[in-house]
Amino acid sequence: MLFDLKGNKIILASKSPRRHELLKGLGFDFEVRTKDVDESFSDSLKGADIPLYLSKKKADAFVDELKPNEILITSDTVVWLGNKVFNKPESAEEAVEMIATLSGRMHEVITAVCLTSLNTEKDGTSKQVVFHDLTSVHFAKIERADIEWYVNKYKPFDKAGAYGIQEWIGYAGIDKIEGSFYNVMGLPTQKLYVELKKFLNV
Ligand SMILES: Cc1cn([C@H]2C[C@H](O)[C@@H](COP(=O)(O)OP(=O)(O)OP(=O)(O)O)O2)c(=O)[nH]c1=O
Repeated sequence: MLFDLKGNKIILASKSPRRHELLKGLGFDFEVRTKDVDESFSDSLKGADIPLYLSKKKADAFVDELKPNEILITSDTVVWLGNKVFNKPESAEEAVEMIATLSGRMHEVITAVCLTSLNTEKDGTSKQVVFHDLTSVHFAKIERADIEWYVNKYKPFDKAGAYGIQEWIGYAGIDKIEGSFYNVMGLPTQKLYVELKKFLNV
């Protein structure tokens, strides 16, 4: 049963249509806020520390406009393989190369979520929780012609690792996953449900 938000309002600060869809799927009403946030990070960050850092950085960009009783959700997804992060590709060539590298291998998809609200008792401070979820994704060997066809048709330039598990490549090229499917798409919905409940103390 969907729990009561106790008069709080959820603000999803995300431009990602997948995140909008996933939070809708979880059953909550929410408002979307967007702005461009610099997504750069230090080379010294590895694995989960990257999306954890970036989800907080995204929260920092919105916290000044947050009102009491609003819960801000920000999130970041990275693809992690062999001690290397795969960001969004900048060209079709880069997208093809990324998928070719993922082909026939297992990689990890890590999504971090940051929940922020204003602390009503202590002025000027905010309450914040960050958590992450990790899914192992096993790609089958995918033929180059198939990769090129996918990139050309789906233009996955807005997706970490140059692919969408929810698109053709996920249907045809993913052998198995360990962990949450929705986490790969952009939000660890089950963990988010539990963390939101804890955050609101309900
Ligand atoms: C791996 C993978 C990623 N993605 C998407 C989820 C994210 O939208 C995107 C990773 O980029 P992010 O920087 O996490 O998010 P974003 O820039 O799209 O949105 P925001 O405004 O919240 O910062 O890749 C899929 O849709 N399917 C997948 O299988």
